[in-house]
Amino acid sequence: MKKKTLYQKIFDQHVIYEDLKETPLIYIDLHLIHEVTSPQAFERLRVKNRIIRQSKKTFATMDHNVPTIHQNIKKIKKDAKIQLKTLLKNCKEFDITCFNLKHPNQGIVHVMGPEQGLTLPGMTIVCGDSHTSTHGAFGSLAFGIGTSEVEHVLATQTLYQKRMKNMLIHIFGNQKNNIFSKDIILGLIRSIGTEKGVGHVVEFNGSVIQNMSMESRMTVCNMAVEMGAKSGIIQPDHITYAYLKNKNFVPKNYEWSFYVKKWNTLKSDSSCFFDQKIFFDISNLLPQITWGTNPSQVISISEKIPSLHTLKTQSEKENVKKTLEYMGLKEGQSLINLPFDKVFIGSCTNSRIEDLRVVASVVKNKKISSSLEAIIVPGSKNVKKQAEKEGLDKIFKKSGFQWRHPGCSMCLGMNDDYLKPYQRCASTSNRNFEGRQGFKGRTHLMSPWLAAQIALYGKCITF
Ligand SMILES: CC(C)[C@H](C(=O)O)[C@@H](O)C(=O)O
Ligand code: SF4
Repeated sequence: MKKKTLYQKIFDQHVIYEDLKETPLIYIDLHLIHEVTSPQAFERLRVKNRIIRQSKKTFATMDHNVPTIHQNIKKIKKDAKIQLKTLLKNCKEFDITCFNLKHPNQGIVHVMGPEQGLTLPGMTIVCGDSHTSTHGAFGSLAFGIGTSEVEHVLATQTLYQKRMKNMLIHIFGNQKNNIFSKDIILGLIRSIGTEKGVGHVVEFNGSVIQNMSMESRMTVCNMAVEMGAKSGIIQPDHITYAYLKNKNFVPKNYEWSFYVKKWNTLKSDSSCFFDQKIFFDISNLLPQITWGTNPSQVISISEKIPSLHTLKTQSEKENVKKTLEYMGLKEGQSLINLPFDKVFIGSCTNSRIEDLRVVASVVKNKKISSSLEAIIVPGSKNVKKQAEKEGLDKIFKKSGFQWRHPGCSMCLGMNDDYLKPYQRCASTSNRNFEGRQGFKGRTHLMSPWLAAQIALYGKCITF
C-alpha cells in the first residue's frame, strides 16, 4: 500500500469524486463563517433560490468588526452594524447557529471553534478566512476559502480542491526560558521566508511540537499561512485529547472512546514521501521581534536590523529601504530603547488563556509605562470568563492595561481600535503589513511575553 502523509490520509478520506482530468471534489465536515466574508455568499444563494445543504455543519460568529469597549450593537458604526445585522439575518433565514455579540460562545472564529470542540481531528474544516490553518493544530485539514467557495460549501457541503504538496518541518532542540511558540514560528519564517510554503500543506513535528500545549500548537499552525502554506497540520495525541475532552460539541461517553481510537490512526506513515523537509533547531533562539512589514523581517531583541549591503539584489535593497522608511527605522539600528505608543495583546494568534496567563505573570503588581496605551483583547467570551475566574483581569487593570471584550480588534483595525499614523505598536498578532493596524501605523510582531515587557518599560530593553 502507498505510504501517505497525514494530510493525504485526511484528503483521501474526504474525496467524493476524483478523475484524472478534474479537480477532486471533497466533503467538508465543518464550515465556519463570520460577518466579513459571508454576506455575498448568502446573497448569491438567495438570487439562485438555493437552500443550504447541511445547515447544522455551519457555525457563525461575530469577530472582525465588533467593538471591544462596549457590546451595544446600537452604538456600532454604520458599516460594521450592517455586516453584523446581515449575518444575524442570514443565519436566521438559513437556520445556522450564530454566536452573536451577546452569546457566551462568541469570539474570534479560530479561538471559538477549538474551544467549543467544533474542531476535531481528521475533519475537513473551511472558513472564509486565511488563518483557518489554526485548526490544523488538532490534526484536521483546515484552510481558508474565498467567498464564492463559501457559497459552494453552503449549497453543497463540498468543495473542489486540488491536491497540495507535502512539507515536513521538524522542530527540535532545547527551548530556553521565555521563548514561546510565537518566537519559534517567527524564527522559522525568518529562516525560510514567506514563500517557501506556497502550494504545500506543512506538517509540524519533532520534540518541541510534541511537548507543546494546544494553545501553542495553534499559534504555530495559525502562522503557517505566513510562510505561504495552504495550511499547517499536527498529528493529534494525548495533549489534543485532553484539551478536547468534555468541550461543548465534542462526542461524549462511549462515542468519545470510539473517536479516540479513530483519531489514533491519524498520522503520517513512517518514511512516507515529503516534497520538502526542513529541520529547525530552536536551541539558540532568543525572543523575536519584527522590524519590517512582512513577518520574515525578524530579529532577536539583541540583534540589529540588517544593513542594506548584506542584501543581494538592488530590488531587495530598494524594498528594504522603503520598509525602513515606513517603519521609521534605520539600517543597522538596534531596537533596544525604541519607544512604543501602543501594546496590543490579542488576535487569533495569541489571545488564548495561556497567553493571558503569561502576560499576567509579567505585569503582576507592576505598573505599565505611562508613555503608552496597552489593551488586552481576549480571543473569546470563554477566554474572558476564564481569565476573570483566575483574577487575571484584576492584575491587568491594576497594572494599567485596558481589559476589553473579545474580537479581532487591533489585529486589523476594522473596529475603533487602530493606530494613528506613525504610532508604533507591540503586537501579538500575525501580520505587520503596511497599514494593517491603521493608516501609516507601525506594527512589530512578537510574543505576549515580550509585548508585556514592552508595556512595562515603554520600550524594548535587554533582558
Ligand atoms: C477579513 C478576512 C478575510 C481576513 C483573512 O482572510 O485573513 C482577516 O481575517 C485577516 O486576518 O486579514
Ligand atoms: S484576529 Fe486577525 S488574523 Fe485572526 S481572523 Fe481576526 S483579523 Fe484575521
